[in-house]
Amino acid sequence: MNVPCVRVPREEGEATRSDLADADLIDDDYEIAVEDGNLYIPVTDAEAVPDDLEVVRRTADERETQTRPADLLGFDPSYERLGKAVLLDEDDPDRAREIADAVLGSDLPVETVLNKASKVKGETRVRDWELLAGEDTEVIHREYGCEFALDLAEVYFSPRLATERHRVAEQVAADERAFDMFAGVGPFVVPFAKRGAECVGVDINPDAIAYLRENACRNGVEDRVTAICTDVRTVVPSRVDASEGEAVTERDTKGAPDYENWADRIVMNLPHSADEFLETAVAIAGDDCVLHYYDIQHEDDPFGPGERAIRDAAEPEYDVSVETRHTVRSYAPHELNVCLDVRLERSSA
Ligand SMILES: C[S@@+](CC[C@H](N)C(=O)[O-])C[C@H]1O[C@@H](n2cnc3c(N)ncnc32)[C@H](O)[C@@H]1O
Repeated sequence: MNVPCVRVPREEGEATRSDLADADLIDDDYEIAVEDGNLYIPVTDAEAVPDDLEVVRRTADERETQTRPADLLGFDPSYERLGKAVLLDEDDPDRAREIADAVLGSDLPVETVLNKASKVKGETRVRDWELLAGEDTEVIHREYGCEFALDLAEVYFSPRLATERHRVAEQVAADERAFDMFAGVGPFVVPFAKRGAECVGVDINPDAIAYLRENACRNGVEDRVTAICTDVRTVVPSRVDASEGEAVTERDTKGAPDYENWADRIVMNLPHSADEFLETAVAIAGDDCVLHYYDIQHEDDPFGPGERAIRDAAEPEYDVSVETRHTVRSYAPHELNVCLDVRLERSSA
């Protein structure tokens, strides 16, 4: 049959497949095919495919009938896939159990089923999980040609940000110095390092830093990655007292490396409170630095508060120019998760 297919380079295949699956656009009646380094993903509605993806018409093989969870349940359950885990967000324990049983009885290649048992919380943004099937909460996840091990019960991770991380990674050049202030298990740091950048990833969660080191090794970039477990406000010891007060002066900064004026690129993925860390970001920024600032704001003015906070922290030391105002996804009713890509150039005045 001649059907519309999204064509993507093979290394982008899994992330694109997952985005299309989230949008319910994959045509399960046909096989996904690989040819000449590209993946061809059959879609149900070519018009609904995002503009940045290429759609071609192509002969596709009909799929052998596979049993999906929906076939066993009689309704289409909502879930995310992460490696060989299925992640549910069900309040009703009976319904969660029913879906878990259907997932395990289906033809999905799944070993673990987890149900969200709390919101993300605290400084480390980790949530509680109920283990409905499987041995533990550790998974191996692949996105855009990188492989990540992580334990969902110990670290923050969201597969939904894969496309956004790739958007940023594509801007990274081989000779740059990139600093991720809230690095988690390395989903920005590892692809940046794969492009040849020298990277520093900081996180306050020791488990995240252990996984970041492991993931750097898994992806063969350990020589270009420095992973530091600390409150990121301590990485510029010369500025600590002046900028951040008690929270940090209590912590031991003796002998710590000093990253003042170090970075060509900084990632700040701590929406809700990134503004509290802008003085540190400005201290880390080199003379010409791009800042990727993540924020969650009301849809009426999603970019204004972040831009004002960045200007307050960086001007007049730096000339500030916003290069991109980008909506990552909707976060809650009337709230958006956004990213500002901002260039900071040390002012000559
Ligand atoms: C939203 S997660 C982002 C993780 C990663 N960048 C990602 O995209 O998966 C924020 C991370 O910031 C870390 N964090 C929170 N406060 C911090 C601080 N003061 N210094 C360093 N890391 C911190 C948390 O432990 C968490 O891993």
